[in-house]
Formats: sequence, C-alpha cells, structure tokens
Amino acid sequence: KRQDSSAPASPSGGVEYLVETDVGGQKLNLDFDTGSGDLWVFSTSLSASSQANHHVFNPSSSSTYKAMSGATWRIIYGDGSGASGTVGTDTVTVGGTTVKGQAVELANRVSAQFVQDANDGLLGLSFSNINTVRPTQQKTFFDNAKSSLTKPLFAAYLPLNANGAYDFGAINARHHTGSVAYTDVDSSGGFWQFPSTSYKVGGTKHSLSGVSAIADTGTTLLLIADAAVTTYYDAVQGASFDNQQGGYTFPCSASLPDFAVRIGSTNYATIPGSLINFAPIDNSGRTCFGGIQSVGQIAGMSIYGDVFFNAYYGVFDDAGPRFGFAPI
Ligand SMILES: O=C([C@@H]1CCCNC1)N1CCCCC1
Repeated sequence: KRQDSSAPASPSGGVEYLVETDVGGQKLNLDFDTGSGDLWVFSTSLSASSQANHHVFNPSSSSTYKAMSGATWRIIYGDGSGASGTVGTDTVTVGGTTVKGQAVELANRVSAQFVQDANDGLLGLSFSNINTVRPTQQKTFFDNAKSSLTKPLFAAYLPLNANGAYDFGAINARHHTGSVAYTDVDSSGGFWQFPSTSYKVGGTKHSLSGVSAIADTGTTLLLIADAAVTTYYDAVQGASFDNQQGGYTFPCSASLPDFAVRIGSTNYATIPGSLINFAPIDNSGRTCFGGIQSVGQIAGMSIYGDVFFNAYYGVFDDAGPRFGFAPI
C-alpha cells in the first residue's frame, strides 16, 4: 500500500507545469492535466517536423511496451488543440509511484500548438470515463495507481514561478498552510466538478446561479463567465478588452483587487490580486495580460486553472469523490 510519492512539477513559461515521467525506461516531461483523461506522448510515429524540440517515446526501445491491437485515440481540447494516434501499454513511473500495464497513447498526429509547447505529452488526471481510447476505454494513471496508495488521492502544489509537486497517496503538510476544506465532486462529466455559484471582487459578493467549476491543472488561467470577467476588470484602472490579445489587458502598474470564488457550499477561495497579473504582453512591460479571462461559450461552467493553484493547494480525493483546497 506504500507507493506514496511526491513528484516535482517544474513551471514552464508560466503556461504549464511539467513532471518528468518514466515511460518504459524513457524520460518524458508531461503536462499533468486534471481536466482530461488520456496519457499521451510524442512518439517516433510523428513526422520529423512535429518531433522537433521534443523528447519522443520510441516503443521499439522499450522492453516492456506491448502494442494494443486495433486501439486508437483522438482528443480535442477546449482550446481547439488536439492529438491522435495508436495505443499500447507500458510501465509508467512518476516520482516513486509505478503502474505496470498503463495505457500509453502514442501520438502520430499533434496540432500546431503542441509542436510549439514545451511538453512531451499529457498525463490525464480526470476521471477515466472521458478517456478517448476506443474500442476499449482505458484508465488513467491515478485510477490504476490508487489501490497501491495509502489513501486514494493525489494533490497539486503549483506555486508561481517556483518548483511545485504532485503528491500521490498522502497530503504533504509542507505544501499548504491552514486546514484543507472539502467539497463533494460530481464526476459524471469526467471532471473534478463542484458548484461555484458566487464570487467576490475586492470583497463585494456577486452571484453566478447554477454555475459549476472544474479544477483543471492543465488550464493556465482562471476562466469564468463574461459577467464576472467584466465585473472584475471594471475595478481595474485602465483595463480593457484587447481584441488582438484575445483578452483583458491593463497597465502593468495597475493595482489588482483580490478575486474570491465560492467552492461548493463552504467557504471562498481568495486569489490575491498580485497573482492575477499573468504576464506583460510585450517586452516593454507597459501592458499586462490578466489571469482572469472569459470561459467563452462553455455555458454554466468555470475553469479553475493554474492561477487558482498558484494560491491554493488542490487535493483530488477519490474517497467521495471530493476536492479539497488550502492556501499555499
Ligand atoms: O479541454 C479541456 C481542457 C483544456 C486545457 C487542459 N485541460 C483540459 N476541457 C476542460 C474544460 C471543459 C472542456 C474540456
């Protein structure tokens, strides 16, 4: 029962956190994504141009890899990026946690965004009911590992501009302050999803009736309904929606109010304004891009990405299931 471990998560360009993962003896830097359910890797089946600047998995060089005859996968993410390919199984090790016979999805096609990204693939940590392998749906790394962990949980520690960690099997007290508050999770859609029906800007409460949020470590920003985004940036001097940037920007010198979101029927998680200045839009450092942006046309949904996790340790507990959070 003691396969518990903590794997370092390194911030990459402020866009994602990468975890060094051993797949059949080959090291790949994967983006751990609680918002999707596929473990897929750049592979030697890709075109040479798609492979450029990535570590790629070569099934022929793994003594433990087994092809899964007739299985394929294809995933399209909410941001329009995507990948597809074939499937096999191999031994996958993250930190000190090993799964034998893990479904490993080999990409033979990836969208342009992935060729530009720093990751060598994704390791999905959503529920397995949204895994895209067909004809036989496959389980996530966590689903396969959980029976060998002290507790069936993992946690994400993703501090801003510093090395973080994914903890498996136990909560790491060094990765949070205060006590962990929990909310029940509705896993029917495959996500770590819970009601999030109000928010506060600088202390003033606003409702978002009927809205749910998902905890998504694979999303960079905090994405929420247009009404909330407008309310937030109305409180920021000089902020405006910049069509060219595709989001709200403001003077980098602006003072940003705190943004609190209600998690379930319990308390609010408060993200300090300082964490809502995502990045300058150019090298002049004059204009900055906001960490809170619109979720777009995904009605009734908020997506709490890394901007949330920069402020809160996230506990993904299969017992429940439930989502826990505590200030970093
Ligand atoms: O594709 C995604 C995200 C993209 C970024 C990485 N995590 C998964 N979804 C989550 C939100 C609902 C739609 C699907």
